[in-house]
Amino acid sequence: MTAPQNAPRRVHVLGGNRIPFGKIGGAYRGVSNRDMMTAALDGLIARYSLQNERIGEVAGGAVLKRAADFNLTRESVLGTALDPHTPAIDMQKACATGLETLNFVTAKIRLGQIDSGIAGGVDSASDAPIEVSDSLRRKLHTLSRAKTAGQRLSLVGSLRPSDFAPLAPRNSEPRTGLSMGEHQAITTREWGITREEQDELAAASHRNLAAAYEEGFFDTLMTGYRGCGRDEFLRPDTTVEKLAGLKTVFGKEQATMTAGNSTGLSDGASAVLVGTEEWAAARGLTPLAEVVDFRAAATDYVHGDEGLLMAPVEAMPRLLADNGLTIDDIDFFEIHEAFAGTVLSTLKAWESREYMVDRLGFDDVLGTVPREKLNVKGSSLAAGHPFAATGGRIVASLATMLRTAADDTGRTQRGVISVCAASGQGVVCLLQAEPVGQEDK
Ligand SMILES: CC(=O)SCCNC(=O)CCNC(=O)[C@H](O)C(C)(C)COP(=O)(O)OP(=O)(O)OC[C@H]1O[C@@H](n2cnc3c(N)ncnc32)[C@H](O)[C@@H]1OP(=O)(O)O
Repeated sequence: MTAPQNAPRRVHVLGGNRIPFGKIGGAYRGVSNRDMMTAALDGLIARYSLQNERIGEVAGGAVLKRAADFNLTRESVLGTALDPHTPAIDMQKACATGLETLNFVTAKIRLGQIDSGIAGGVDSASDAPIEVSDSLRRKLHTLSRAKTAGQRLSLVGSLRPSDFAPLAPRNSEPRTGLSMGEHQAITTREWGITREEQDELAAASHRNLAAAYEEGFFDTLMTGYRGCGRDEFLRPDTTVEKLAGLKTVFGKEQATMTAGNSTGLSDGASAVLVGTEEWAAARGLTPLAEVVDFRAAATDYVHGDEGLLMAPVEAMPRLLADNGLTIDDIDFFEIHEAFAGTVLSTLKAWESREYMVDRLGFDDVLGTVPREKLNVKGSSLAAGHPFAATGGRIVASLATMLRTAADDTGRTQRGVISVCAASGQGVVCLLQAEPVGQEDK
């Protein structure tokens, strides 16, 4: 069946590629965002023979970006074998950047503005920009506009040692002064999440990611880079017992969060290829999964007691209801593991009548996410979390899982992605795969 003219077009994930995620100060120490993004794109181009291809738009971005990288994505594209006429855009929505870039290119394809797109993101904790003091910046701006040698000399003479104190990067919320981890510690305590529950989730993440590597799951999703062939945070020998021995890092009262059940500061990049079925067919590509829909939400973590990282709690039921689905229709749940406590608080909130009905105003609870459907190939606790690159990692993995499961079972498979983000934001997404040959039945 062909879509009526001017009807929104269907958009499919056709493939993805990422470089293994690195630890801060690890394999990608000294490597720029641009080089990592170019590497992720290079791998995608090589795998899907996109050399000289004029892609409709490449949307990318980084949360931590140097001022000189104002056109980071376009600069990365120019470093690849794509047709240099390929346009690109930088976007930023904290940890949800990689999902919003997908939303952006999907919307353009759906409206008929373009036929193909690449969505992705990159971040480097190792190369995070370090700012200078306000006083030094003002003096340097004035210096750059000085017209005479006298003016220049007088400005240089006004410089004081205190002007040179650098401002160290810190991921604290401007409105509360608390870091993501400190915010999550409050939410974790409020939802009564135990240390054991968090450590069990973290151990499962490492177990699942290690098994995914073992079975070759990443063979079509990853290209090694700078001598790194596997996510540096992955520790296949992680056990609940080992995690129980780690000291707590966030929160003072009843602290339960550790380096083992929190994501580590990471470096990495990812890219996802999307397009219409016709564009894919013309290049001999088989769609992995359809990009069905997105929703975004935000919490009032400033004035109220809503958790900073709890926005997906509200976004997910809206996404499902608007698409005529319930939690029972979902085969795979990908919930970004900002912290183990984030996932566990989210799962508890979806089961809580008090939260879903009394507070958020839904008719009913969302329900229980079966653990065997949750983050089955591991997630950010084991893989690492280079902020803007995480969305692309999840989308490509989920689309691959959906394709395999649809073909294995002969049934439609659906998966949802939930990504929380700084400043109380959250984005969720629905992907769906039909068994090959049954898309239009
Ligand atoms: C929307 C969002 O996504 S919000 C999330 C945004 N992300 C963040 O805020 C990042 C949060 N994370 C951090 O700030 C840091 O990673 C921290 C504070 C949690 C930990 O930092 P560090 O202490 O430098 O971590 P480090 O890697 O050294 O680990 C500490 C110890 O735990 C151990 N450890 C960590 N993971 C494991 C594991 N899986 N198994 C066993 N031991 C482990 C390390 O070996 C290390 O042990 P050592 O001290 O004996 O060497």
